[in-house]
Amino acid sequence: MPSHTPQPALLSVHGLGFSRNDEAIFSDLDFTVARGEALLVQGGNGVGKTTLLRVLAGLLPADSGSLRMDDDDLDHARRASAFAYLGHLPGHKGDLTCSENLEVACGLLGRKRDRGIDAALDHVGLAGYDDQLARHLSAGQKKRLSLARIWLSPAPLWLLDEPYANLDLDGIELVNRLIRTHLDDDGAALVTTHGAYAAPPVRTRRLLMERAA
Ligand SMILES: Nc1ncnc2c1ncn2[C@@H]1O[C@H](COP(=O)(O)OP(=O)(O)OP(=O)(O)O)[C@@H](O)[C@H]1O
Repeated sequence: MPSHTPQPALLSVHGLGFSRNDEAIFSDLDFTVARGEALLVQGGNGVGKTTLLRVLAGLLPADSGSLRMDDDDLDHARRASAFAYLGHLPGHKGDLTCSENLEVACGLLGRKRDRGIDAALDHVGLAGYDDQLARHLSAGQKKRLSLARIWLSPAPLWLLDEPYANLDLDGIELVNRLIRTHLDDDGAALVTTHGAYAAPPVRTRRLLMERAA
């Protein structure tokens, strides 16, 4: 275990619960994530990892619980600037080019200082694809375009749902590099994984989810 100075939590989650059709997907979930740290959200198929990230991102309403960021209440309005969410679906407009998609995302969500769209495409291995329509990208290239959006985001906490899916070995190393740089830059990440394959080689803790009783 590497030694490190404990940091105050970037995100504190207390008593979080979510149900569907009166059936609990998870309940009474407590955890924290500190700056410079990745929390690996693990568990088998269907335990609620994606649901948890969608609740945190504000895409689904929690039944109960509270979220605090840097010890302040995290209301709905603040979430858009607090979290950068990478879901299973790429979330691009297929009829826009790669550059246009990133411009729209930056227009909506802001852009990290000193980062530009060409540099983002270059960073994720999509240099030269700026004028390519998003719908003409391969599955792995779509994931890379989503990663470019995350890299451009000014949000301190990345919510990454199965970020390694559809990526080749170079892409897996890219995800690890992006996470490592983000953590070095005082950011944090929640990363869902089945635990069967890649995990970022950074300071990590685990949140093991199990099917609600
Ligand atoms: N839109 C939906 N409507 C109804 N039930 C859903 C919906 N989405 C997910 N579920 C159910 O909620 C539960 C949690 O799903 P979730 O996608 O969060 O699991 P997961 O841990 O991410 O799974 P996986 O590892 O397979 O991606 C599952 O039982 C799933 O069937």
